Amino acid sequence: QLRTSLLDMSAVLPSLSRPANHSRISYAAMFDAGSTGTRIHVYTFIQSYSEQLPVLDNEVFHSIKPGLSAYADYPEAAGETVRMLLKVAKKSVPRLDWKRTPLVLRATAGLRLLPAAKAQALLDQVQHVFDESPFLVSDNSVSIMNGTNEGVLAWISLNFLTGHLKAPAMKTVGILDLGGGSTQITFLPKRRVSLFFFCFFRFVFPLHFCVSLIFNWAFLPQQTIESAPGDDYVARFDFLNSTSELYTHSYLGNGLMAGRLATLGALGAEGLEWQVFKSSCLPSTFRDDWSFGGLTYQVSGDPNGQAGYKLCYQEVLKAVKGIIHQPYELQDGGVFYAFSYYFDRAVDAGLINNVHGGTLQVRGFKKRAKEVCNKMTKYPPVSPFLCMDLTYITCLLKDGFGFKDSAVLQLTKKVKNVEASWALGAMLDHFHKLRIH
Ligand SMILES: Nc1ccn([C@@H]2O[C@H](COP(=O)(O)OP(=O)(O)O)[C@@H](O)[C@H]2O)c(=O)n1
Repeated sequence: QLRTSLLDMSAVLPSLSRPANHSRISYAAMFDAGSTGTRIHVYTFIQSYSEQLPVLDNEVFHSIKPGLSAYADYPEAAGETVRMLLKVAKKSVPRLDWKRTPLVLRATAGLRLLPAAKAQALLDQVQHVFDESPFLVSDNSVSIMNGTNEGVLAWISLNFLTGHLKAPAMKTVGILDLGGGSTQITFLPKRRVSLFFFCFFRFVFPLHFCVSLIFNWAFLPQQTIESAPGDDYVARFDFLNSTSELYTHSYLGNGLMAGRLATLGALGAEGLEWQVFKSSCLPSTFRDDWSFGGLTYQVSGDPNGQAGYKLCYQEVLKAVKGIIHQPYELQDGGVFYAFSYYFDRAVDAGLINNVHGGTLQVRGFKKRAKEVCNKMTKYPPVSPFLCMDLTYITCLLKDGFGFKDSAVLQLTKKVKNVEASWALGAMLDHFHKLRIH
């Protein structure tokens, strides 16, 4: 069983208070109210008496589709989803521990995209279900999380789970999260100290190598942060009595499902009863209803038979170009963990194993997108949207973030049996106040 020590987080987290009754085991339940589904993560922590910080022992995970926003006009039904997931918490946590086990729900893009009053009605309903439950519910238990926190907390989760937060000067991994409504990129810009270290050993390295490193040392880190388009591309959080600075941004409307809508020209469109949204990214004979965020759209391929990768790329580019900022530095050779829809679609396309994931170059997505799109008429893909989705992912990575074809992504669903998601980071933040700002 997993024993990921929260001691690893001692470098990051100020301190972890002991459970009130000094019991050895404690539990916490985090609900992820996403645009395409609602999920529960029930964490079991073990308090070691010799150490101040506990150990993450286990995660129980369960998910339900669709997301809360699908019930925008029926908040009681949204409450029912949460009530069903609470059964998982009741099964996973011993009855005696219920009243000291915190429940937290954080909503992401689905609720951010709804009119405020509708989103609030859904949150009120969740709060009501929480209040009725036998668990510990505090004042800030139910809320919409902002995009910056979503990116930073996923970065904290993944770096914690991969053991990259042990020492302040350690290498870290970047994260790419592709949700239904939004997408996040987060990484720690290069540190001057490591480059300086190389130049310190100048006698080992050729002069031009050192000169280029000094140049990087002088300019790169500031460039990434300073050339960021706004304050909402940089976030800081406190650890080890110092503040870490991350490049992070959440693009609302650029998740995979919102990207489909933008590609189809259906984002914010009216007349959904009579309009048919066409795309050369769909098989030309395809026509169906498709729902996202509580609305249903009629979608079809191009009846004139116009289909294929090139045409499709031009369509998806409209959803990306001029919207996605290319960070100055993408951790040359640095590792990026890509999860959620990056993982799901790579599995659907037969690019990776559905349990273990694996590494994939950006050109791997491109190659498969071309194959799927160009063979669409003869061999209908497993999902009619596979061509559009793979092309969107390729476009987002290349023309969006500016990754090279040769960039390698670590496609991940779970790390050490724990979901690759912002949820663990959000639980740690709930307990330890990482002061993300
Ligand atoms: N713990 C989780 C959470 C989301 N996901 C995947 O993330 C994708 C959609 O994320 P989402 O519904 O939270 O979308 P946003 O609200 O973040 O835009 C789907 O492919 C989910 O299956 C996952 O694999 N594991």
